[in-house]
Amino acid sequence: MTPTMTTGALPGAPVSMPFTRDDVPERDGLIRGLRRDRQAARGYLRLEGLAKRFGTTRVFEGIDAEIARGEFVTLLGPSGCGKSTLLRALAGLTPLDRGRLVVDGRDITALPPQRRGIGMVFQHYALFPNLRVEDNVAFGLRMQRVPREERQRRVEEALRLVELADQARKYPHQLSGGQRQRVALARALVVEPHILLMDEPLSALDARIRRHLRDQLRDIQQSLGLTTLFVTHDQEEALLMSDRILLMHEGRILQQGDAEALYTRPANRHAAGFMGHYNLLEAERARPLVGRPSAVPRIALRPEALYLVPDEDDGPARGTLPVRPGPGCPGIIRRRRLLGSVVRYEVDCQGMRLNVDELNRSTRHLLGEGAGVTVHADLDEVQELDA
Ligand SMILES: Nc1ncnc2c1ncn2[C@@H]1O[C@H](COP(=O)(O)OP(=O)(O)OP(=O)(O)O)[C@@H](O)[C@H]1O
Repeated sequence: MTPTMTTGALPGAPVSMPFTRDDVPERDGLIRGLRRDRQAARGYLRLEGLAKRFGTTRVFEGIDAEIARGEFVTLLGPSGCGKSTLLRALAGLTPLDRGRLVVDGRDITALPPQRRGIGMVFQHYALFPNLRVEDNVAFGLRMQRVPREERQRRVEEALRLVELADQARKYPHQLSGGQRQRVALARALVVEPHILLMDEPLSALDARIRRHLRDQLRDIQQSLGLTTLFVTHDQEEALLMSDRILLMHEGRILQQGDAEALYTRPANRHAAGFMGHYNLLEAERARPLVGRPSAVPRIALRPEALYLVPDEDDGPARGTLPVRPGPGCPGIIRRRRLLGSVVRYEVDCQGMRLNVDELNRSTRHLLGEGAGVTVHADLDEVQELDA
């Protein structure tokens, strides 16, 4: 048997790219072969000094990262920061200007896409409309002339994995968006890639399906122990799914770390501006809130690290102040937004416009627009940011 990979290449034009056993390390069967030692070395996939320009436009530069075998890593960043181009370069669909790509100690920079052992899933499924689900999934195996019986067995296994075994005879137009994306995933997995790349695979789906598929994707990835690089501009998706996040900004990696590090310890104001709804404040102006001068020009405070004490508080207790509260800054509520379980208040506070999040525990607790409050910061949560 010769393993292959299928990449959807460009949306609407799926291609299959056979690779040979000589090109990639050994494997043995879809699930067993993909289940990897979670403790394996960090540098299973190494990105070394990657750079890319289109004409005079720098897309990315100085990209260095190491990804462990079995790790789920997300490239997160705003539109246009270079995520998709970087992913396509890893797949071999876009040439790099500089840098080296290493998989399991082996330089793959010069290998054509079909010899990299990389599978790819795109935002727009890129299925063949005239082929049944099972034939879409079988396409890559057919290209590498996998015998019929084995092909059938592997297609069934891949479809079972994405819970579409009962839809095998349907055509793509008879499926929902979420089901189509699961076909695309089965098609990428059936050829047993060493690395799975996914470019915004959930963003074309509606919110409910997106949440469901998000969990399912993560379960499958974990059950296979499949090294995965996932692209999104949705921070919630990144925080929920990833072992580690690479935060990109204007073609560079701004910060890398797990969800907690990215969310609670942003490296600079760009990172704070992209993660959560941080209050980014000039340190001097924020003195009434934090009660001390700062050595750096800016501070960042998460909305949930601010506490409100209403001027007229005759309701039930609103919860306790943090262990180390700031001195308290008088303010007025200008806006109140219900975000489901959370209430976000916008508070005018001595020239600052602060976002303050409270848990929506009881409607009796809700404060009205125009109410006077004192805002206390949790001093243990103040992030000082360099310029
Ligand atoms: N083929 C191309 N030719 C010229 N410029 C390109 C090409 N592809 C991408 N770019 C430019 O490279 C930059 C990065 O694009 P890329 O699609 O990688 O960003 P992204 O972070 O994935 O954004 P999005 O989330 O909107 O897809 C953009 O400025 C884009 O206009």
